[in-house]
Amino acid sequence: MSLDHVETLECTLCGATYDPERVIYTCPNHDGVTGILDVTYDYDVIQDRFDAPLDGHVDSQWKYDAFLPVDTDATPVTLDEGGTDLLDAPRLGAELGVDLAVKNDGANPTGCFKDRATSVAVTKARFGGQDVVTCASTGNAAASLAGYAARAGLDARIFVPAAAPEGKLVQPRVYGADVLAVDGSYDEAYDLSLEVTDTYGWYNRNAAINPFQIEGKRTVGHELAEQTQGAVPDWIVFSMGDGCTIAGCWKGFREFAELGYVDDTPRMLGVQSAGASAIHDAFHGHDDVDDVADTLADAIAVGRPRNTLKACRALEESGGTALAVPDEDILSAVTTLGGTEGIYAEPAGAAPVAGIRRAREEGIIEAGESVVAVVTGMGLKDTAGANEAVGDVTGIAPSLDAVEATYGAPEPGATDGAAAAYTDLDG
Ligand SMILES: Cc1ncc(COP(=O)(O)O)c(C=O)c1O
Ligand SMILES: N[C@@H](CCOP(=O)(O)O)C(=O)O
Repeated sequence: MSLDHVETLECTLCGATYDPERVIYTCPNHDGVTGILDVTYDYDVIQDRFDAPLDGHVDSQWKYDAFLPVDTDATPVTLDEGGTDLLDAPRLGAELGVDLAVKNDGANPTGCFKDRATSVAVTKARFGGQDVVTCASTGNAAASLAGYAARAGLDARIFVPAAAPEGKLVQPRVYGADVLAVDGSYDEAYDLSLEVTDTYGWYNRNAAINPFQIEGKRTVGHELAEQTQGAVPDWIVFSMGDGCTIAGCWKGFREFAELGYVDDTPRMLGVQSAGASAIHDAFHGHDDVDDVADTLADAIAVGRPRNTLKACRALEESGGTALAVPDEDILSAVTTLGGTEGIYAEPAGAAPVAGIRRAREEGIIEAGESVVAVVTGMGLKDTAGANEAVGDVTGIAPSLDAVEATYGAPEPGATDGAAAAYTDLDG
Protein backbone atom coordinates (compact mmCIF):
# COMPACT_ATOMS: atom_id res chain seq x y z
CA MET A 1 0.00 0.00 0.00
CA SER A 2 1.57 3.28 -1.02
CA LEU A 3 0.87 6.95 -1.38
CA ASP A 4 4.58 7.72 -1.44
CA HIS A 5 4.37 9.90 -4.56
CA VAL A 6 2.31 12.44 -2.59
CA GLU A 7 4.45 14.56 -0.29
CA THR A 8 2.11 16.87 1.61
CA LEU A 9 -1.02 18.95 1.66
CA GLU A 10 0.32 22.50 1.84
CA CYS A 11 -1.70 25.55 2.85
CA THR A 12 -1.75 28.13 0.08
CA LEU A 13 -1.95 30.91 2.70
CA CYS A 14 0.55 30.04 5.44
CA GLY A 15 2.53 27.12 4.03
CA ALA A 16 1.60 24.76 6.90
CA THR A 17 1.75 21.14 5.76
CA TYR A 18 -0.52 18.20 6.52
CA ASP A 19 -0.38 14.45 6.12
CA PRO A 20 -1.98 13.46 2.80
CA GLU A 21 -3.16 10.15 4.33
CA ARG A 22 -5.58 12.09 6.56
CA VAL A 23 -9.02 13.33 5.53
CA ILE A 24 -8.46 17.06 5.93
CA TYR A 25 -10.08 19.74 3.82
CA THR A 26 -8.72 23.17 4.70
CA CYS A 27 -5.99 24.64 6.90
CA PRO A 28 -7.39 25.29 10.40
CA ASN A 29 -4.97 28.20 11.01
CA HIS A 30 -7.23 30.82 9.44
CA ASP A 31 -10.31 32.60 10.67
CA GLY A 32 -12.71 34.17 8.20
CA VAL A 33 -10.74 33.06 5.14
CA THR A 34 -10.41 29.57 3.74
CA GLY A 35 -6.92 28.11 3.88
CA ILE A 36 -7.08 26.09 0.66
CA LEU A 37 -4.61 23.20 0.54
CA ASP A 38 -2.44 22.23 -2.39
CA VAL A 39 -1.13 18.72 -3.02
CA THR A 40 2.65 18.52 -3.48
CA TYR A 41 4.34 15.54 -5.08
CA ASP A 42 7.63 13.68 -5.22
CA TYR A 43 8.20 13.84 -8.97
CA ASP A 44 11.11 11.39 -8.83
CA VAL A 45 8.72 8.70 -7.65
CA ILE A 46 6.14 9.74 -10.23
CA GLN A 47 8.65 9.64 -13.07
CA ASP A 48 9.85 6.19 -12.00
CA ARG A 49 6.27 4.93 -12.23
CA PHE A 50 5.02 6.82 -15.28
CA ASP A 51 5.81 4.71 -18.31
CA ALA A 52 2.85 5.40 -20.64
CA PRO A 53 3.87 6.60 -24.11
CA LEU A 54 3.06 10.27 -24.75
CA ASP A 55 1.87 9.44 -28.26
CA GLY A 56 -1.30 11.52 -28.36
CA HIS A 57 -3.60 8.57 -27.63
CA VAL A 58 -5.50 9.02 -24.39
CA ASP A 59 -8.32 6.59 -23.67
CA SER A 60 -8.90 7.63 -20.09
CA GLN A 61 -7.40 9.98 -17.52
CA TRP A 62 -6.05 6.93 -15.70
CA LYS A 63 -3.29 6.89 -18.30
CA TYR A 64 -1.78 9.42 -15.88
CA ASP A 65 -2.46 7.36 -12.75
CA ALA A 66 1.12 7.89 -11.58
CA PHE A 67 0.21 11.57 -11.17
CA LEU A 68 -3.05 11.03 -9.33
CA PRO A 69 -3.10 11.26 -5.52
CA VAL A 70 -4.57 7.82 -4.94
CA ASP A 71 -2.98 4.89 -3.22
CA THR A 72 -1.24 2.54 -5.65
CA ASP A 73 -3.32 -0.32 -4.19
CA ALA A 74 -6.66 1.41 -4.82
CA THR A 75 -8.78 0.15 -7.70
CA PRO A 76 -10.06 3.21 -9.58
CA VAL A 77 -13.79 3.86 -9.59
CA THR A 78 -14.08 4.74 -13.23
CA LEU A 79 -16.55 5.15 -16.07
CA ASP A 80 -13.72 5.90 -18.53
CA GLU A 81 -13.54 9.60 -17.85
CA GLY A 82 -11.09 11.84 -19.64
CA GLY A 83 -9.47 11.01 -22.96
CA THR A 84 -11.85 13.46 -24.61
CA ASP A 85 -11.29 14.58 -28.17
CA LEU A 86 -9.46 17.75 -29.14
CA LEU A 87 -11.40 18.71 -32.26
CA ASP A 88 -10.30 21.16 -34.93
CA ALA A 89 -12.91 23.91 -35.18
CA PRO A 90 -12.16 25.58 -38.53
CA ARG A 91 -15.55 27.19 -39.14
CA LEU A 92 -15.81 28.74 -35.72
CA GLY A 93 -12.11 29.59 -35.80
CA ALA A 94 -12.59 31.50 -39.06
CA GLU A 95 -15.47 33.40 -37.52
CA LEU A 96 -13.40 34.35 -34.48
CA GLY A 97 -10.20 34.97 -36.47
CA VAL A 98 -8.12 32.38 -34.61
CA ASP A 99 -6.73 28.91 -35.15
CA LEU A 100 -9.26 27.15 -32.94
CA ALA A 101 -9.60 23.70 -31.42
CA VAL A 102 -12.26 22.56 -29.00
CA LYS A 103 -11.57 20.16 -26.14
CA ASN A 104 -14.92 18.46 -25.85
CA ASP A 105 -15.13 17.63 -22.17
CA GLY A 106 -18.91 17.53 -22.28
CA ALA A 107 -18.32 14.06 -23.72
CA ASN A 108 -17.35 12.74 -20.29
CA PRO A 109 -19.54 9.94 -18.88
CA THR A 110 -22.02 12.15 -17.01
CA GLY A 111 -21.79 14.97 -19.57
CA CYS A 112 -19.30 17.15 -17.75
CA PHE A 113 -15.58 17.48 -17.02
CA LYS A 114 -16.44 17.05 -13.30
CA ASP A 115 -16.02 13.31 -13.80
CA ARG A 116 -12.27 13.76 -13.82
CA ALA A 117 -12.35 14.96 -10.22
CA THR A 118 -15.17 12.72 -9.07
CA SER A 119 -13.45 9.56 -10.20
CA VAL A 120 -10.53 10.47 -7.92
CA ALA A 121 -12.81 11.48 -5.01
CA VAL A 122 -14.90 8.34 -5.09
CA THR A 123 -11.85 6.14 -5.50
CA LYS A 124 -10.38 7.73 -2.37
CA ALA A 125 -13.66 7.55 -0.50
CA ARG A 126 -14.15 3.85 -1.22
CA PHE A 127 -10.51 2.98 -0.53
CA GLY A 128 -10.71 4.95 2.73
CA GLY A 129 -13.77 2.98 3.84
CA GLN A 130 -16.29 5.84 3.58
CA ASP A 131 -19.92 4.88 3.09
CA VAL A 132 -21.47 8.28 2.35
CA VAL A 133 -20.29 10.97 -0.03
CA THR A 134 -21.65 14.48 -0.28
CA CYS A 135 -21.22 17.78 -2.08
CA ALA A 136 -22.89 21.07 -2.86
CA SER A 137 -23.51 21.60 -6.52
CA THR A 138 -25.18 23.69 -9.16
CA GLY A 139 -26.04 20.32 -10.73
CA ASN A 140 -23.08 18.96 -12.66
CA ALA A 141 -20.95 17.91 -9.72
CA ALA A 142 -24.15 16.46 -8.26
CA ALA A 143 -24.78 14.23 -11.25
CA SER A 144 -21.15 13.29 -11.45
CA LEU A 145 -20.86 12.37 -7.78
CA ALA A 146 -24.12 10.47 -7.92
CA GLY A 147 -23.02 8.43 -10.95
CA TYR A 148 -19.66 7.46 -9.50
CA ALA A 149 -21.16 6.75 -6.07
CA ALA A 150 -23.58 4.37 -7.77
CA ARG A 151 -20.68 2.70 -9.53
CA ALA A 152 -18.83 2.32 -6.22
CA GLY A 153 -21.84 1.26 -4.17
CA LEU A 154 -21.71 4.33 -1.90
CA ASP A 155 -24.56 6.54 -0.74
CA ALA A 156 -24.60 10.07 -2.19
CA ARG A 157 -26.36 12.93 -0.37
CA ILE A 158 -26.22 16.10 -2.36
CA PHE A 159 -27.18 19.76 -1.82
CA VAL A 160 -28.28 21.81 -4.82
CA PRO A 161 -30.00 25.17 -5.17
CA ALA A 162 -33.72 24.49 -5.68
CA ALA A 163 -33.63 26.67 -8.81
CA ALA A 164 -31.16 24.34 -10.61
CA PRO A 165 -32.24 23.31 -14.15
CA GLU A 166 -34.64 20.39 -14.12
CA GLY A 167 -32.32 18.05 -16.00
CA LYS A 168 -29.64 18.60 -13.39
CA LEU A 169 -32.08 17.75 -10.60
CA VAL A 170 -33.23 14.57 -12.35
CA GLN A 171 -29.87 13.11 -13.44
CA PRO A 172 -28.41 12.52 -9.95
CA ARG A 173 -31.66 10.94 -8.79
CA VAL A 174 -31.57 8.53 -11.71
CA TYR A 175 -28.20 7.47 -10.31
CA GLY A 176 -29.90 6.85 -6.97
CA ALA A 177 -28.61 9.84 -4.99
CA ASP A 178 -30.56 11.75 -2.35
CA VAL A 179 -30.89 15.25 -3.79
CA LEU A 180 -31.73 17.93 -1.25
CA ALA A 181 -32.94 21.06 -3.03
CA VAL A 182 -31.88 23.97 -0.84
CA ASP A 183 -34.11 27.01 -0.76
CA GLY A 184 -31.22 29.36 -1.50
CA SER A 185 -28.21 29.98 -3.73
CA TYR A 186 -25.32 27.66 -4.59
CA ASP A 187 -23.24 29.59 -2.05
CA GLU A 188 -25.77 28.78 0.67
CA ALA A 189 -25.98 25.14 -0.40
CA TYR A 190 -22.19 25.08 -0.24
CA ASP A 191 -22.06 26.46 3.32
CA LEU A 192 -24.65 23.89 4.37
CA SER A 193 -22.66 21.05 2.84
CA LEU A 194 -19.65 22.11 4.90
CA GLU A 195 -21.67 22.12 8.12
CA VAL A 196 -23.04 18.72 7.26
CA THR A 197 -19.54 17.41 6.56
CA ASP A 198 -18.36 18.62 9.97
CA THR A 199 -21.41 17.20 11.69
CA TYR A 200 -21.87 13.83 10.00
CA GLY A 201 -18.37 13.06 8.79
CA TRP A 202 -19.52 12.26 5.24
CA TYR A 203 -16.80 12.48 2.59
CA ASN A 204 -17.03 15.85 0.84
CA ARG A 205 -16.21 16.01 -2.87
CA ASN A 206 -16.37 19.78 -3.27
CA ALA A 207 -13.40 20.70 -5.40
CA ALA A 208 -12.91 24.04 -3.71
CA ILE A 209 -12.09 22.44 -0.36
CA ASN A 210 -11.25 18.81 -1.09
CA PRO A 211 -7.60 19.23 -2.10
CA PHE A 212 -7.61 16.10 -4.24
CA GLN A 213 -10.28 17.32 -6.62
CA ILE A 214 -8.17 19.84 -8.47
CA GLU A 215 -5.68 17.01 -8.89
CA GLY A 216 -8.25 15.04 -10.88
CA LYS A 217 -9.16 18.12 -12.87
CA ARG A 218 -5.51 18.63 -13.78
CA THR A 219 -5.61 15.60 -16.08
CA VAL A 220 -7.27 17.90 -18.64
CA GLY A 221 -3.96 19.82 -18.58
CA HIS A 222 -1.98 16.59 -18.99
CA GLU A 223 -4.16 15.58 -21.91
CA LEU A 224 -3.96 18.94 -23.60
CA ALA A 225 -0.18 18.94 -23.19
CA GLU A 226 -0.02 15.50 -24.77
CA GLN A 227 -2.53 16.27 -27.52
CA THR A 228 -0.78 19.53 -28.51
CA GLN A 229 2.81 18.32 -28.05
CA GLY A 230 5.05 20.12 -30.50
CA ALA A 231 2.41 22.82 -31.13
CA VAL A 232 1.46 24.13 -27.72
CA PRO A 233 -1.44 26.55 -28.17
CA ASP A 234 -1.04 30.24 -27.44
CA TRP A 235 -4.15 30.20 -25.28
CA ILE A 236 -6.36 27.76 -23.37
CA VAL A 237 -9.75 29.17 -22.43
CA PHE A 238 -12.07 28.06 -19.62
CA SER A 239 -15.14 29.42 -17.94
CA MET A 240 -14.70 30.00 -14.21
CA GLY A 241 -17.08 29.47 -11.29
CA ASP A 242 -15.16 28.53 -8.14
CA GLY A 243 -11.95 28.64 -10.17
CA CYS A 244 -10.78 25.06 -9.54
CA THR A 245 -10.95 23.86 -13.12
CA ILE A 246 -8.73 26.45 -14.72
CA ALA A 247 -6.32 26.09 -11.79
CA GLY A 248 -6.27 22.32 -12.24
CA CYS A 249 -5.61 22.52 -15.97
CA TRP A 250 -2.77 24.98 -15.44
CA LYS A 251 -1.16 22.79 -12.77
CA GLY A 252 -1.29 19.77 -15.08
CA PHE A 253 0.08 21.57 -18.12
CA ARG A 254 2.77 23.34 -16.12
CA GLU A 255 4.04 20.17 -14.49
CA PHE A 256 4.31 18.42 -17.88
CA ALA A 257 6.36 21.39 -19.09
CA GLU A 258 8.54 21.30 -15.96
CA LEU A 259 9.13 17.59 -16.49
CA GLY A 260 10.19 18.31 -20.07
CA TYR A 261 7.29 16.48 -21.75
CA VAL A 262 6.36 19.69 -23.60
CA ASP A 263 8.58 22.65 -24.32
CA ASP A 264 6.18 25.52 -23.71
CA THR A 265 3.07 26.51 -21.76
CA PRO A 266 -0.08 28.29 -22.96
CA ARG A 267 -1.60 31.43 -21.54
CA MET A 268 -4.81 30.81 -19.64
CA LEU A 269 -7.90 32.91 -20.29
CA GLY A 270 -10.64 32.65 -17.66
CA VAL A 271 -14.15 33.73 -18.60
CA GLN A 272 -16.96 34.65 -16.23
CA SER A 273 -20.43 36.06 -16.64
CA ALA A 274 -20.66 39.76 -15.87
CA GLY A 275 -23.37 38.71 -13.40
CA ALA A 276 -21.02 36.47 -11.39
CA SER A 277 -17.56 37.88 -11.87
CA ALA A 278 -15.80 37.68 -8.50
CA ILE A 279 -12.62 36.00 -9.79
CA HIS A 280 -12.41 38.42 -12.71
CA ASP A 281 -12.87 41.32 -10.30
CA ALA A 282 -10.25 40.05 -7.87
CA PHE A 283 -7.77 39.40 -10.69
CA HIS A 284 -8.14 42.94 -11.96
CA GLY A 285 -7.88 44.40 -8.44
CA HIS A 286 -11.45 45.75 -8.18
CA ASP A 287 -12.40 46.20 -4.54
CA ASP A 288 -16.14 46.53 -5.07
CA VAL A 289 -16.53 42.76 -5.49
CA ASP A 290 -20.20 41.84 -5.69
CA ASP A 291 -20.94 38.48 -4.06
CA VAL A 292 -24.38 38.05 -5.61
CA ALA A 293 -24.44 35.68 -8.57
CA ASP A 294 -26.95 36.49 -11.27
CA THR A 295 -26.43 34.67 -14.55
CA LEU A 296 -28.24 32.22 -16.79
CA ALA A 297 -25.03 30.21 -16.91
CA ASP A 298 -26.11 28.37 -13.78
CA ALA A 299 -22.97 26.22 -13.52
CA ILE A 300 -20.82 29.31 -13.00
CA ALA A 301 -23.35 31.20 -10.85
CA VAL A 302 -20.97 31.51 -7.92
CA GLY A 303 -21.01 34.61 -5.71
CA ARG A 304 -18.21 33.62 -3.36
CA PRO A 305 -15.73 31.47 -5.26
CA ARG A 306 -13.59 29.39 -2.92
CA ASN A 307 -10.63 29.04 -5.21
CA THR A 308 -10.01 32.59 -6.33
CA LEU A 309 -6.42 32.34 -5.15
CA LYS A 310 -5.51 29.27 -7.20
CA ALA A 311 -7.40 30.59 -10.23
CA CYS A 312 -5.66 33.98 -10.09
CA ARG A 313 -2.29 32.27 -9.68
CA ALA A 314 -2.99 30.22 -12.80
CA LEU A 315 -3.86 33.36 -14.75
CA GLU A 316 -0.82 35.25 -13.47
CA GLU A 317 1.76 32.48 -13.77
CA SER A 318 0.64 31.67 -17.31
CA GLY A 319 0.63 35.30 -18.44
CA GLY A 320 -3.10 35.11 -19.06
CA THR A 321 -6.05 37.16 -17.97
CA ALA A 322 -9.74 37.14 -16.99
CA LEU A 323 -12.74 38.52 -18.86
CA ALA A 324 -16.36 39.02 -17.86
CA VAL A 325 -18.97 38.83 -20.62
CA PRO A 326 -22.70 39.55 -20.58
CA ASP A 327 -25.19 36.69 -20.57
CA GLU A 328 -26.42 37.60 -24.08
CA ASP A 329 -22.94 36.84 -25.40
CA ILE A 330 -22.87 33.51 -23.57
CA LEU A 331 -26.26 32.57 -24.94
CA SER A 332 -25.27 33.47 -28.45
CA ALA A 333 -22.05 31.44 -27.99
CA VAL A 334 -24.21 28.36 -27.32
CA THR A 335 -25.83 28.57 -30.76
CA THR A 336 -22.68 29.72 -32.54
CA LEU A 337 -20.75 26.72 -31.22
CA GLY A 338 -23.63 24.38 -32.02
CA GLY A 339 -24.28 25.91 -35.45
CA THR A 340 -20.67 26.04 -36.64
CA GLU A 341 -19.14 22.92 -35.15
CA GLY A 342 -22.00 20.66 -34.07
CA ILE A 343 -21.08 20.83 -30.40
CA TYR A 344 -23.96 21.40 -28.01
CA ALA A 345 -22.69 22.96 -24.80
CA GLU A 346 -24.49 24.27 -21.77
CA PRO A 347 -24.00 28.02 -21.24
CA ALA A 348 -21.00 27.60 -18.91
CA GLY A 349 -19.47 25.25 -21.48
CA ALA A 350 -19.93 27.73 -24.33
CA ALA A 351 -18.76 30.78 -22.34
CA PRO A 352 -15.14 30.35 -23.55
CA VAL A 353 -16.37 31.08 -27.10
CA ALA A 354 -17.89 34.36 -25.90
CA GLY A 355 -14.62 35.06 -24.09
CA ILE A 356 -12.52 34.45 -27.21
CA ARG A 357 -14.72 36.80 -29.23
CA ARG A 358 -14.34 39.49 -26.57
CA ALA A 359 -10.60 38.87 -26.27
CA ARG A 360 -10.23 39.35 -30.04
CA GLU A 361 -12.21 42.61 -29.90
CA GLU A 362 -10.00 43.89 -27.09
CA GLY A 363 -6.79 42.79 -28.81
CA ILE A 364 -5.95 40.35 -26.01
CA ILE A 365 -5.91 37.43 -28.43
CA GLU A 366 -4.36 38.35 -31.75
CA ALA A 367 -5.55 37.31 -35.20
CA GLY A 368 -4.35 33.84 -36.13
CA GLU A 369 -3.20 32.83 -32.65
CA SER A 370 -3.81 29.22 -31.69
CA VAL A 371 -6.54 28.79 -29.12
CA VAL A 372 -8.13 25.83 -27.34
CA ALA A 373 -11.63 26.38 -25.96
CA VAL A 374 -12.48 23.84 -23.31
CA VAL A 375 -16.17 22.96 -23.43
CA THR A 376 -16.78 21.79 -19.89
CA GLY A 377 -20.40 20.65 -20.03
CA MET A 378 -22.90 19.36 -22.58
CA GLY A 379 -26.12 21.18 -23.36
CA LEU A 380 -28.81 18.57 -22.93
CA LYS A 381 -28.78 19.00 -19.15
CA ASP A 382 -30.09 22.53 -19.38
CA THR A 383 -32.29 23.20 -22.37
CA ALA A 384 -34.20 26.20 -21.02
CA GLY A 385 -31.46 28.76 -21.71
CA ALA A 386 -30.71 27.35 -25.15
CA ASN A 387 -34.40 27.38 -25.95
CA GLU A 388 -34.40 31.13 -25.39
CA ALA A 389 -31.62 31.46 -27.94
CA VAL A 390 -33.12 29.27 -30.65
CA GLY A 391 -36.70 30.50 -30.27
CA ASP A 392 -39.88 28.53 -30.72
CA VAL A 393 -39.97 25.45 -32.88
CA THR A 394 -41.78 25.79 -36.24
CA GLY A 395 -45.06 23.90 -36.15
CA ILE A 396 -46.48 22.40 -39.38
CA ALA A 397 -49.34 20.17 -40.46
CA PRO A 398 -48.31 16.60 -41.47
CA SER A 399 -48.49 17.38 -45.22
CA LEU A 400 -46.15 18.22 -48.10
CA ASP A 401 -48.16 21.38 -48.65
CA ALA A 402 -47.09 22.58 -45.24
CA VAL A 403 -43.42 21.95 -46.11
CA GLU A 404 -43.92 23.84 -49.38
CA ALA A 405 -45.46 26.70 -47.44
CA THR A 406 -42.21 26.86 -45.46
CA TYR A 407 -39.57 26.28 -48.17
CA GLY A 408 -41.47 26.94 -51.41
CA ALA A 409 -41.95 24.40 -54.21
CA PRO A 410 -38.90 22.21 -55.02
CA GLU A 411 -36.61 23.29 -57.89
CA PRO A 412 -37.23 21.44 -61.19
CA GLY A 413 -34.96 18.34 -61.28
CA ALA A 414 -34.43 18.41 -57.51
CA THR A 415 -34.70 14.60 -57.28
CA ASP A 416 -32.75 13.70 -60.42
CA GLY A 417 -29.64 12.66 -58.48
CA ALA A 418 -31.63 10.29 -56.29
CA ALA A 419 -33.43 8.82 -59.33
CA ALA A 420 -30.08 8.14 -61.01
CA ALA A 421 -28.83 6.39 -57.88
CA TYR A 422 -31.84 4.05 -57.93
CA THR A 423 -31.20 3.32 -61.62
CA ASP A 424 -27.59 2.34 -60.81
CA LEU A 425 -28.77 0.01 -58.07
CA ASP A 426 -31.16 -1.66 -60.47
CA GLY A 427 -28.23 -2.24 -62.79
C1 LIG B 1 -20.05 23.09 -17.02
C2 LIG B 1 -19.20 23.86 -16.06
N1 LIG B 1 -18.28 24.70 -16.57
C3 LIG B 1 -17.47 25.41 -15.77
C4 LIG B 1 -17.55 25.31 -14.39
C5 LIG B 1 -16.61 26.13 -13.58
O1 LIG B 1 -15.65 25.36 -12.92
P1 LIG B 1 -14.97 25.93 -11.61
O2 LIG B 1 -16.08 26.11 -10.61
O3 LIG B 1 -14.02 24.87 -11.21
O4 LIG B 1 -14.35 27.21 -11.95
C6 LIG B 1 -18.51 24.44 -13.82
C7 LIG B 1 -18.69 24.24 -12.37
O5 LIG B 1 -18.02 24.44 -11.54
C8 LIG B 1 -19.34 23.69 -14.68
O6 LIG B 1 -20.24 22.84 -14.19
N1 LIG C 1 -20.68 24.39 -10.71
C1 LIG C 1 -20.18 23.28 -9.99
C2 LIG C 1 -19.80 23.62 -8.59
C3 LIG C 1 -19.17 22.51 -7.80
O1 LIG C 1 -18.23 21.78 -8.55
P1 LIG C 1 -16.74 21.55 -8.05
O2 LIG C 1 -16.16 20.53 -8.98
O3 LIG C 1 -16.02 22.85 -8.11
O4 LIG C 1 -16.84 21.05 -6.65
C4 LIG C 1 -21.19 22.14 -10.08
O5 LIG C 1 -21.32 21.54 -11.10
O6 LIG C 1 -21.86 21.83 -9.15
